Amino acid sequence: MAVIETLQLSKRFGDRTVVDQVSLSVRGGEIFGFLGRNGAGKSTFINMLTGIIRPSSGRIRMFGHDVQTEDWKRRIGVLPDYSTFYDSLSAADHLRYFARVKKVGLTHEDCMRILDAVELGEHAARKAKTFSFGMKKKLGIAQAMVGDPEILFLDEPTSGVDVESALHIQELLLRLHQQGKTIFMTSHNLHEVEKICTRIAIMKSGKIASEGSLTELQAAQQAWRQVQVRHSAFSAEEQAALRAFVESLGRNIRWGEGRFQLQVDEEQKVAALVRALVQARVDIYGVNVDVPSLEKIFMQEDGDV
Ligand SMILES: Nc1ncnc2c1ncn2[C@@H]1O[C@H](COP(=O)(O)OP(=O)(O)OP(=O)(O)O)[C@@H](O)[C@H]1O
Repeated sequence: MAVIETLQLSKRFGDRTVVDQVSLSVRGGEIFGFLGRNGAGKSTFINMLTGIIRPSSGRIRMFGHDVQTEDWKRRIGVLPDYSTFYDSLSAADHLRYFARVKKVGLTHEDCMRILDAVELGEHAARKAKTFSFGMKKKLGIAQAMVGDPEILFLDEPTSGVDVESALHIQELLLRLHQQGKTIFMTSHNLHEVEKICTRIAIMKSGKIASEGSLTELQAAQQAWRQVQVRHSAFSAEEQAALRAFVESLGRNIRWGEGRFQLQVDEEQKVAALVRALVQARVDIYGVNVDVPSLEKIFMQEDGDV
């Protein structure tokens, strides 16, 4: 079921359209990666979804209801593109204060569990003004988790944190996903998105340029895949037929001793190739298929604005 839906959602600043009639649907339990180059409109889109700014036109439905008619804010958690903290409050004070503003309960145990989840447990009593940028980012994620929300909107949850902490945050997001939470996140770290996101949308100049699972995006790109096969010798009687079959499947074929490589334009051809080799009783020692990376898809989709 779709827990987030936008219909023709637009935002204009003056005469500039920054989000342009975006219709998007996110199912419950997804980790949805929202990509796009700087200025594409990602934060503006998230800020509309989370009620930080008002849309110029279009509709937002969350949990199956128009956001105007449903008190949805208690059911979501938000890490905005920039968070502000109060110098005089400790990390734990921030969560308690935030729980009061959000009108949700927060026991001491809840507070410590959340801070531990973002590796700030031992800094619970420290004032946020003494925190590094990365620690503040983690505190922002902790705030988003207050009230155990069903959807987390996270604007660049790992930017500016060290490599180890980024891995830790990714593991946290995967754990929340396993608990059934929906996560809508932006990131410029394509490797991270490839690793944890179940679905991806690429925004370009305020519109969705492409959307789908990584496999769907790869398939849609129809890039030629480089296939390398290592195998036992072909029998004399099979040799000509096998070579002819391989040559009918793809292009740029290179034959070597016990190995060959070619480029195919769809995955089914890799399956057909393996079937033919198995039927000809050829032992396959290795098949390597290079599929287009998210980076390649992103560069292709994003292109020049
Ligand atoms: N309040 C505002 N008034 C005028 N223009 C704005 C405002 N907020 C954002 N913009 C413009 O809207 C465009 C999209 O900005 P947005 O922050 O949504 O991009 P983004 O995709 O999140 O970029 P980044 O990856 O750098 O965070 C930018 O050109 C930005 O300058």
